[in-house]
Amino acid sequence: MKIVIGNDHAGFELKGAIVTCLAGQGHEVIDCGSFTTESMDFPVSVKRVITKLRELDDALGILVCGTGVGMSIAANKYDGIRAALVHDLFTARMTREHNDSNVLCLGARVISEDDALNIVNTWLSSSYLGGKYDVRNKMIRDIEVTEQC
Ligand SMILES: O=P(O)(O)OC[C@H]1O[C@@H](O)[C@H](O)[C@@H]1O
Repeated sequence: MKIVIGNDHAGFELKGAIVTCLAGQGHEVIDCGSFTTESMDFPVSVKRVITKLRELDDALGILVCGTGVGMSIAANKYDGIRAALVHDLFTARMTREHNDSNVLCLGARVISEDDALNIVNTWLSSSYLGGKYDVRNKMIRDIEVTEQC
């Protein structure tokens, strides 16, 4: 699967571990993040990841900063992006099955590398269930369309 990943300075190390893990599993990982621990503004990485996601078919995104909060807020401003901030395995599965999330946000200063890798693997191996969740997701989509500013 194609995975577009991005990070800021706080997410640099964890991003590297995720890239290594996913590449080792045979995924095509496109790294649009920053490549140093030098302080940078995470919305820049978010924009690069979303731009690349829009060029690709069937790709998923992963964003890593200190808490994952800022990146999830920024990513959800983009049309068609359903970004989920996840720090546990249950939510990792639910947000794919129920919300059809297409971007995973992680906080490198919140969870361990092991936990993050387990979350990434759970998220990637879970699938959207559709059905009644389509109704709810369409309601969210309607907000995006009608509240556009
Ligand atoms: O290292 P500094 O710039 O203090 O904090 C940046 C981090 O704090 C939060 O806003 C974000 O998670 C970002 O990654």
